[in-house]
Amino acid sequence: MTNTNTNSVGTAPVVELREVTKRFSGVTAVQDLSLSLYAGQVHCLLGENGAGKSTVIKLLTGVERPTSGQVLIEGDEVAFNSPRDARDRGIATVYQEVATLPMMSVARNFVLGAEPTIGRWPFRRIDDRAAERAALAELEQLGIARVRDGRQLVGTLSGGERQALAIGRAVHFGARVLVLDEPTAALGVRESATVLRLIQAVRDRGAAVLFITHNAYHAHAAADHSTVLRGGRAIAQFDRGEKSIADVIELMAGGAELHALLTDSERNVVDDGAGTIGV
Ligand SMILES: Nc1ncnc2c1ncn2[C@@H]1O[C@H](COP(=O)(O)OP(=O)(O)OP(=O)(O)O)[C@@H](O)[C@H]1O
Repeated sequence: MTNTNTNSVGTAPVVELREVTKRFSGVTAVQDLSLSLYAGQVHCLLGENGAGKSTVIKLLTGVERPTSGQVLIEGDEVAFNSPRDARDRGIATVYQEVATLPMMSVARNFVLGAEPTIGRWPFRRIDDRAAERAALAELEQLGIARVRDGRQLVGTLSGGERQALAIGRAVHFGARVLVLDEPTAALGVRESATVLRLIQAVRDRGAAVLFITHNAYHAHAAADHSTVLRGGRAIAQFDRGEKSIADVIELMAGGAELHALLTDSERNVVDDGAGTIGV
């Protein structure tokens, strides 16, 4: 297994889980898991349903505390008491069901909870133009050029654009660690490619990204490092290029069965790794 305490250039992780176990009344959801997230890198957490992925998110975001083991931020052990504690330390989570409000504009969604204001009390009001400028600038920087009007309702955006908005908002408000819960799960091929490119753009701006997925193709396209979880344990940890898509499918529970169902030509594509989505 790859050493998780330093990366190839020797920098310390921004966030680290060290031999973490989490039990829920008789069920061990996560066992002896060590995982490190580095600035400017995408760490992909792969696993089938029930592998323990959501529990890892909860441990990193202060929803749950480990039964044993440590959570460290920049080398300091932390004990989050709430998601707010984690957010205050720069850990932001974008959940699969993206937390955007469809009947509200792109700009208002972007600044939700931190609205810029204009004027003095009692005439203070939300500065919609400032919100619009911030939202469009961030989306443009992240390569989402299709959204040009901050007044557009979020309900009219595609799934990928909504993910982009939520990710852009997190980065804009200072997230150093971005936890993305299955951001491509409900998207088609083109939309997934948009989100995968976005993940790389966020990484290139220096964020540490934890990309949770059960899609080996998406992991292959975006990950610098990967951890495969099965039954709450890390059964493999590896760097980009060390494993093929076929290896990863094999590692995940059910992989062998799924592989056996493919036609010969489909299997060849997977085995060659040629099925990667181009990003
Ligand atoms: N609060 C809880 N109480 C009891 N068992 C739990 C609790 N939370 C999770 N578990 C169990 O821990 C295991 C891991 O669950 P977890 O939700 O972390 O998996 P997952 O990889 O996120 O799965 P999915 O992709 O289906 O959401 C499962 O067996 C689950 O039933």
